[in-house]
Amino acid sequence: MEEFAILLGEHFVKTYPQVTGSEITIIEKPWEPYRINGKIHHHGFKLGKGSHFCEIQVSKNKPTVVCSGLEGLSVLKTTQSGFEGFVRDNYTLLPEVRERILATEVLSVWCYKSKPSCYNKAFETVKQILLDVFFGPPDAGVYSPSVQNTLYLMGERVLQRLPEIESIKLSMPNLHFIPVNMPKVGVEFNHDVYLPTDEPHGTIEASLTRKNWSRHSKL
Ligand SMILES: O=c1[nH]c(=O)c2[nH]c(=O)[nH]c2[nH]1
Repeated sequence: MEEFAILLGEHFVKTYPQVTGSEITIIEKPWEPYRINGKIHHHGFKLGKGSHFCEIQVSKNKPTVVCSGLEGLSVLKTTQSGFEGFVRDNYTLLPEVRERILATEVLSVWCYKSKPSCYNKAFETVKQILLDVFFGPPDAGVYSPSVQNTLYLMGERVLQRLPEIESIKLSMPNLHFIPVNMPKVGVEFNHDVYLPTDEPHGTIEASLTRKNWSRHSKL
């Protein structure tokens, strides 16, 4: 997909003297073959979640910039999440918690400083890293003291593992599951009933770039 976007971008810049640069965005629709009892359906597909996209900038006199991304990846952990250690002042009402549900929809964009051996493989690796860091090991998981902390660690691990990536941005809304606690009508919260809400929520974001970065060097 990235290779095609670069080709398309170069086409406009090379073909038309009046064009100095072009920007191409492609978003993949993750259609997956449908399975019935483990058998792949002959012609049936369903739309999956977590789309791969790319944003390419081709210019007559500047190096090509290639960024890839992932959007719409919904994830949730039922435990091993809290929110603590944040700044408190006279206006802070929120109590710290060490036990809650953590749910979000990951949006991430990363930019390359050199060409990976395969853009699709790099995408799959980044996706896997983001999920692995978010969830932790299957049995024990990993404790998250905040979305901020987890999101930073997710981005950091991508930069550690993929030297061809120069920078990564992550945006993760904090989609609350509010404990239902109504003692006056005899319903006491016992880590059992939650109210899922989409609003209001904070959107937690981070942008991580390698030291001595070179504004997406030549590809
Ligand atoms: O992980 C969190 N980060 C926040 O910034 C925040 N704000 C909030 O109300 N709950 C949380 N949780």
